[in-house]
Order: sequence, then C-alpha cells, then structure tokens
Amino acid sequence: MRILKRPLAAAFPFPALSSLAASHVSNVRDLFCRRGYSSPACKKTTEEWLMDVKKKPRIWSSPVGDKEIELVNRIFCNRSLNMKSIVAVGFDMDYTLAQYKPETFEAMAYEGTVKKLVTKLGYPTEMLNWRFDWEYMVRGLVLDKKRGNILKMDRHKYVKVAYHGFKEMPKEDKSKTYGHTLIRDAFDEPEYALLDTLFSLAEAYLFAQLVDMKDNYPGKFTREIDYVHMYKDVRAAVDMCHRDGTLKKMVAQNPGKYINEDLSIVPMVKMLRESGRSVFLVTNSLWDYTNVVMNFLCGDNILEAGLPCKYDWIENFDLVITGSSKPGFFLEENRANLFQIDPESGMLQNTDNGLLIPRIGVTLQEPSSKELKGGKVFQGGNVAHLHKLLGIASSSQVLYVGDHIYGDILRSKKVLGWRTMLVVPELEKEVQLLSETKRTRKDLRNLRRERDLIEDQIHHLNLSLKFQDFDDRHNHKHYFLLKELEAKRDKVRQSHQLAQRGVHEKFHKVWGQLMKTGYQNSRFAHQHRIVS
Ligand SMILES: Nc1nc2c(ncn2[C@@H]2O[C@H](COP(=O)(O)O)[C@@H](O)[C@H]2O)c(=O)[nH]1
Ligand SMILES: [Mg+2]
Repeated sequence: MRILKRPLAAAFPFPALSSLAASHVSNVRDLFCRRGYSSPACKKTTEEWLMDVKKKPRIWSSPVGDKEIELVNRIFCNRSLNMKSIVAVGFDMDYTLAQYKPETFEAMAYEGTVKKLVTKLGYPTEMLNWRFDWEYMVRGLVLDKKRGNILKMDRHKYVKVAYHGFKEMPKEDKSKTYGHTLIRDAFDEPEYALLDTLFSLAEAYLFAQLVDMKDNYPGKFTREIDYVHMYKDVRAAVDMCHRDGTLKKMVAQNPGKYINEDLSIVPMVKMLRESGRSVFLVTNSLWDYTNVVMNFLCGDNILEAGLPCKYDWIENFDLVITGSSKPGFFLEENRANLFQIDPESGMLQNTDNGLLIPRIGVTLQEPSSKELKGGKVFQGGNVAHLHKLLGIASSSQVLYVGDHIYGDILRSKKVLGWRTMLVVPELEKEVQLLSETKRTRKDLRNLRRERDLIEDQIHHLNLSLKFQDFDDRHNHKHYFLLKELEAKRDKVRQSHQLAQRGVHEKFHKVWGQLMKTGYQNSRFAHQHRIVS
C-alpha cells in the first residue's frame, strides 16, 4: 500500500455509519473518558458525537458522485482490512507524514557526508566538487560491499541488473559472479546493504562514485582501502550527519526547503479522531526535531529563531512517542523506560508506565488542560506502554502507517499483529507510467507469447527428429523448418528484449520499473507483498 505526499487521506475507508459497531461506540466513550471527561460528560459527549457523525457527509471515504478517485491518489491493498475493527491509527513521521524533497534534503545529506569523509577521514579533497544525482539510485537495490557492485534482483533473488560503480557489468561477469550458485545467496547484511529507505539513496550514490574513483585513480587515496571499508566510512559519515545536527539544524531553519507541504494531514487526522479513533505518532526522531517537523506540517508555525514555540499541533494527536528506537519498540519484552517530555523545556520526566512519577517533595496537582496536553508527549518506552496509554485491548485494532519496511512494518505486523500500511511515494510515478505504457506492455506480452509458441514448435520438432524414423527427404524438410523457426525465434526474442528494455527505461534509465525486474516481480515488490 502507499500514500502520496499530498492526499494522504484520500482513500481511508470508513465503515458505513449505519453499521457502527457497539464496540466501536464503546471505544469512543472510553476515549472521551481518557481525555479527562467525567462519567456523565463522557456519556453525553459520546451521544453528541454519534449524532454528529450520523449527520456529517463522510469526506474522502468514497468518491463524490460517480467521479472516480484518480489512479495516483488511490491506496492499494495486498489484503483486506475492515476499518470497523480499527480503534487507533498511528503514523511514523519521517518519510511518512513528512515527505522530504530529495533534491534538497538528500543532496544536503550527500554534501554533509562528503565533507565529513574529506575533513575527518582523509578522503581526497576533490570529492568536494562531486555532484549528486538524486534521481539515480532507487529503493530496493542491494549493494555488494565486497565487490563494489549495485544489484537489482527479482523475487527469487536472481540478479537481473548489475553495475560495478556506474559501469554496467557484462552479462558473462554478472552470471559468473551471481548466476550459478546452487544455494542462493541471501544477499543480506553484513556482506550486502539493502537500500530500503529513501534516507540511503545518497550514501549508495557516493559509494558508487568512490568505487569508480578507486578503480580509475587508485593513487588518489592516501591509504590502501577496499570497497568494504569505503562503504563502512560512508555509512559512518551519513550516520554522523543524522546524529550531530548537520541535517536537522538546516531543516529547522527552513523546513519548507526540505519538506513537502501537506495541507491534508490535519483534516485527515481530525477526521480519524472524529470517527472515534485514537491517533498517535511514533517516530525515531527526538522531540526537538519532531516539534520542528510537525509544526511545519500541522501548525502554521515555522519555528523562527527568537519567536516563542507553539505546540498546537499536539492537540491533533492522542499520543506522541518520540525517540522510539523502532523496530525495538515493537518488542513487548523491550524494557526501555518511558519518559514524559515537557514540550516547552524538552525535559524528560520519569514515569511509571506513562504516569508521571513526582520528584521527591513535589505534590502532583490535578492536571490542568496545559498539563494534559503535555502528558501526551513521551520518549522511548515500548509497544506495551502505547497499548496501555491508548487503552488498546488487542494488537489487531491498531493500524500503523510507515515508510520503512524493516523499521516500521515487519515487526509491528509479523510479531505484534498490528495492521500496517506502507507509504511508497515512488508509486505515484510508477502507476502513472503503468497506465501510459499499457499498450506497449500488451505488445510485449504478445511478443512473449509468440516467442513461447515458437520455442514449443522447436522443441516438438527436435523430439521428432530425434525419435521418429523419417526418410531423408522428410529429415531434410524438418531440418530446414527447424532452422527457419530458430531464426524466427531469435528475431522475436531480440525484439522482445529490446521492447522490454524500452519499457523499463521509461520508468528509470538505469534500474527500470521499481516493482518489476524483467518480467518477474522485483525483490522490492515481493517484500512489500509479504509484509505490508
Ligand atoms: N543516526 C541515524 N539516524 C538516521 C539515519 N537515517 C535516518 N535517520 C533518522 O531516523 C529518524 C527516522 O524517523 P522516523 O520518523 O522515520 O521513525 C530521523 O530522525 C532520521 O534523521 C542514520 O543513518 N543514522
Ligand atoms: Mg520513517
């Protein structure tokens, strides 16, 4: 499934209101209680909510009139999900709610990484003049750290496209290196690195540039260094850019330069809450940065130096967990402490399962509305804390939307049983091109069928020649026919290959269609199919 940078809310399906389940209404009542309403107020507010919900037209839940939802705005499902059973909807932040602009954000990560490699790790200074092509690398590729290769494989892990640095590997080299292993290589860490997040596109590009430099100008390096160490250095430098504020400071100064504005987030979150569901945020980003990004996306408050910070955006959420350390967060046995954050000072306070532990000598007052607001923002903890704070009885009542197949989806779904939704912004272009190339792809299928048919005929003819006792005249005729068919097959095969390459190049000049490798589903598509 995927969500676009703009109409995130476009196709959230809601149950028909006439069929609002009693359990759903009771969940809503519980939610109002947790929001601090007294018992009679809870009952009254729930009744009002029910009346209101019945009156309101449901925006986004279905197309207006007979107008279809545009192809690029649709949500795709690998399995069905009955929204009636969902009581809480959670969001990851980075590359989920916040769609970064790779041309500025990833370019900044690239430049920061190069600077660190040159100034801290002694890499050649001329790297400072290198340029980053943010469209070159795509998710789903695999880096072979030892050999300096970048691979695209199909769902069976057959390597179909292979580059050494930026040089396409000749077919023979590719098959010699990856083609003949009986027990298929796992192509996993630590020998390989998977480009499974948009954050890793810059480092992959830099790795390819370094491979090229090492091959062509080995003398440029002041020390003997292999591809594995190059990758390690690049990874460490990228990591440092994320940790030391290189990137976050710049985003905080001008979020609009690095993040796509998305005016549909607030209405979507409001709609979800009005439908009685809790809405939460679980992000690996820490509080200060989360506040910058969420203010940009959900408030009209860009945090300018010297101006007081605003925290209105928090009111759109029932719970905010920052610094969550996903995927570890999803393990119930994870014993990470849950700290409450004071939004204004950013100070962490100890909690006992989310309930503030007063410091010695401090008596806790009845929470004021301000404190209630503050009491929704936490750091760390684990999924059990989240379930408790939101009153979730069963994991299957949670829908979580994220962008990272391993960080956000795999454990939350497989181990925990949350329902999951994966944001794949690349699909916007992919489905558009699929629709534009419909005819060519049909021609391609016909060519493939024609090729298969000829191959069948060749096969039968070969069998006849081998096992049937023909006279010389017949043998000669069959032999002649065989040669004719083989020539025809080669021609069709070549046309098919050319046409297939042509279609793939429309998607991406080097790596082709994201969800396919040749005729098969790509490994990326396959992973999505299994887990999202
Ligand atoms: N230390 C590192 N942090 C990284 C790296 N790549 C991304 N990130 C940071 O992770 C969070 C993602 O947050 P989420 O909302 O998607 O959970 C964000 O703060 C990134 O800056 C890395 O290589 N090293
Ligand atoms: Mg993310």
